[in-house]
Amino acid sequence: MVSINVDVKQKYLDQAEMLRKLYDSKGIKVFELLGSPGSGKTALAEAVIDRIKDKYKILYFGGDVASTLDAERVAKHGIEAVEINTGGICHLEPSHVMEALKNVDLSKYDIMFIENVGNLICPINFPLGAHKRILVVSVAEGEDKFVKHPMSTKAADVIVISKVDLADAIGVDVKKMEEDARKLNPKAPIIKVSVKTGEGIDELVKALGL
Ligand SMILES: Nc1nc2c(ncn2[C@@H]2O[C@H](COP(=O)(O)OP(=O)(O)OP(=O)(O)O)[C@@H](O)[C@H]2O)c(=O)[nH]1
Repeated sequence: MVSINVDVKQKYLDQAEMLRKLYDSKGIKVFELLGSPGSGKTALAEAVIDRIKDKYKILYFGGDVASTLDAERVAKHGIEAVEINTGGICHLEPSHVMEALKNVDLSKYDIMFIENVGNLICPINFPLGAHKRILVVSVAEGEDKFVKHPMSTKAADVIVISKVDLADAIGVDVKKMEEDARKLNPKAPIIKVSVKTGEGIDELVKALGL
């Protein structure tokens, strides 16, 4: 009898650690954005980039199943943007980022945003070595989202409740969302944001240490 034990999870953790070492050796700070499809990840990246692009050299990696639309949107803000198409996989893996980095001189940049594929579940188990993981949950997804997704809520370093300008129209109690998130993750800053009104963007920039 032969038994082969392949610890796949450890492989991904090792790769994430390799990525972190690479980022640190190049002096770049990396922020990963994750959340459901349409939660407002790209809009948030665009708003933050606009606030800080005069101060930092920024690189954006967007993970998407098929299109290059997010990178096209971000590139319009005058920064370098790369789309990584996963061809159907519901998350970025460290190897995707490593592959994309083959064409990039990281030492040219101060900051990188990696927007994961829109998905609240899969990306959690595939860390990409980022210094901070930003979880984006919009009010439009419903009041109970944090409770339904405790794993992603706990894994976040910063939690954004997005699209708060729509809360009344949707009938969502943002305070309740905030309390739920706080119970699951007492340490992460929780920031209420609207890219339409600009609410919370400065606070988020500060929470990211930028
Ligand atoms: N009212 C309102 N709409 C927003 C806000 N943020 C994003 N949106 C809108 O929500 C939609 C989705 O936003 P995106 O930034 O594309 O969301 P995403 O999470 O990047 O989407 P995927 O990349 O497809 O997963 C767009 O039509 C945005 O204009 C917000 O703060 N308020």
